[in-house]
Amino acid sequence: MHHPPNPLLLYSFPSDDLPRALADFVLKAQKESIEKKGRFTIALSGGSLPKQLKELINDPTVKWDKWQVFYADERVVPLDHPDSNHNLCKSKLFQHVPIPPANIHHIDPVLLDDIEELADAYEKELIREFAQKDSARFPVFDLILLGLGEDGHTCSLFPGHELITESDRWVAYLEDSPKPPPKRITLTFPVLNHASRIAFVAAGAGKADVLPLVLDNPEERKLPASLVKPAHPGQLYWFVDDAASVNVAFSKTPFKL
Ligand SMILES: O=C(O)[C@H](O)[C@@H](O)[C@H](O)[C@H](O)COP(=O)(O)O
Repeated sequence: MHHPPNPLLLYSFPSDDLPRALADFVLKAQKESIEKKGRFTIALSGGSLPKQLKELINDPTVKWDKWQVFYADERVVPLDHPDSNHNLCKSKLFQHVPIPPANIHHIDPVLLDDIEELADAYEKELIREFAQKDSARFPVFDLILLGLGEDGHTCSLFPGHELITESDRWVAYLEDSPKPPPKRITLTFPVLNHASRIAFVAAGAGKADVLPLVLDNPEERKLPASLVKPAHPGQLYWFVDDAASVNVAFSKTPFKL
């Protein structure tokens, strides 16, 4: 059956307004997921993303006990290391809210010296959460929040890297990340593209050159961020600030949830 391509939903805000809009979007996804399935599965990226989630702190409509949180990618470092995405999400968000610790799925710190086993263990953790509940070959996240690298990478999926073509694994590892630190694990494209919703979050002038390249003529350029295309009925959203979208030529969608 032919499905029409998803419309591009790109929302651009003054940078101070981005966190509130993002929070409203996450809350809408949360509500729909809990109504449907009684839980909310979300994958978070690192970098500048966690601080954009600050409006969720003190928001009484967040049902933290229904959240199951995974990391879209993670640096293979101790959990309290400054490079750890878990550590970052904890300091920017989780330590300020009443989320049960068991609902936050982080890498197993005992396996730091064996990256292959660590990636396997994280995949098994995902399987435990999803396999019984969804019959699909790949997990179906309710929401994945992604960052955008200036070179067009997303998660730890980098331009020209062999992991771009990974079609079997849910969680893959790399030891040669061009962005430090070199050792990382990452969700793979099949997992990303099975999600119900994906939102890229990109802020700042540093994203202004790459954003039109990712949005425009994506097949030809093969930037990893362009390869994020959730299968129908999944939907892709862009939450960007006005500095990041300054070079985006086409008209931006008015924000309406
Ligand atoms: O662990 C990581 O490094 C990230 O998950 C990575 O994919 C990030 O999202 C982008 O590099 C954008 O990073 P910034 O938002 O900090 O620019």
